[in-house]
Amino acid sequence: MTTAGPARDSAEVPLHNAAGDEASFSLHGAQLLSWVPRGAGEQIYLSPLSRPAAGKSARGGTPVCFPQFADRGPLPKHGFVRTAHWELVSPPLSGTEVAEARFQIDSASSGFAWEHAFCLVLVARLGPGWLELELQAANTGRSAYDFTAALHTYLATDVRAARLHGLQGCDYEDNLAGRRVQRERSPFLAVAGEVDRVYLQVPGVLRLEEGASQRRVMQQGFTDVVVWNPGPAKAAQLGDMPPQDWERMLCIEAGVIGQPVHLPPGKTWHGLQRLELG
Ligand SMILES: O=P(O)(O)OC[C@H]1O[C@H](O)[C@H](O)[C@@H](O)[C@@H]1O
Repeated sequence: MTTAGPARDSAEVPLHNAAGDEASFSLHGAQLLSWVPRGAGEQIYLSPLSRPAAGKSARGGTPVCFPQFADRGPLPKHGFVRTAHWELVSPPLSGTEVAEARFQIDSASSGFAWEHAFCLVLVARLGPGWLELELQAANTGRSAYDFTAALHTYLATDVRAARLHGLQGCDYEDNLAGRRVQRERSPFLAVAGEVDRVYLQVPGVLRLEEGASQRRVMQQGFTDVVVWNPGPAKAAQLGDMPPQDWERMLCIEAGVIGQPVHLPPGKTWHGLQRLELG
C-alpha cells in the first residue's frame, strides 16, 4: 500500500550546499518545504495532507505572512503573498559552502487588492547546519504605510518532549484568551495542547530542546515570536493536517506584529529568521 504524501507542486526549487545539506522551496508562496542537514533528519514539518492551491498555502514549511499577520486587519488571513506565485530572481547558487536562492514578488505584477506598492524579496541561505530566511520589504510607492509580517515556520518535533527556552520574562498576547497580555514566568515552554501566543519584544535567540538534541531559532529585525500549535481538536478541524500530527510540529514564527512596521516611500525593511542545529 502506498501512503499519499503532501502534494508538491512542479515549481519546486531545490538547494544543496557543499556540506551536503538540502532544502527545498515552492514558488507558490516562496515557501520553504524541507530542510535536511546532512546526517540529520527532516527538520521541517510538512503535512502529508497538504494541498496547496490558488488561495491556499501548503500546511507546513515556512509560509510568508505579509502585509498582515493573522486576522489583524481587513485583508485575507496572513495576507496574500503566501498563496501567490513568486519569481526566482536569478538561478539558485547551489553546491557552494552557503547555497542561496532569491525569490521576489511585487505589487505591480501581481494585481493584489491592496492600495500600497511593494516589492518583497525572500533570500534563503543554506549553510552547514543552518538555514536562514531573510525577508526584505521595499515600499515602491509614493506614500508611507504600515504592515505586519511573519515567517511562520513549522518545525518538526516531538512536541510533548520539546522545551522552548528563551521566552522567560517576555510579555505575550494570548490568542486563546482574547489577546490578554500576560508575562511568561516559566524558564521554558512545554506544549501539552493548543497554544497560540504572540510573544512581544523577544530577545533574538530561542532554543528548542528535545531530549539530547537542540536547535536554535534566531531572528533579527523581527521583534516578536509567535508560538502556535493547534492541539488535537483544532488540528482535526484544519482539514489539511492529520489530527494526531499536532504532536509532530511546533510553529516558531518570527514576527513583527505588536508594533507594525511604518515604511516610508523608497525605504526597505529587513527581517530574518535563522534555524541552526546544535
Ligand atoms: O491556518 P492558518 O491560516 O495557516 O493559520 C495558522 C495559525 O497561524 C498563526 O500561528 C496564528 O497565530 C494562529 O491563530 C493560526 O491559527
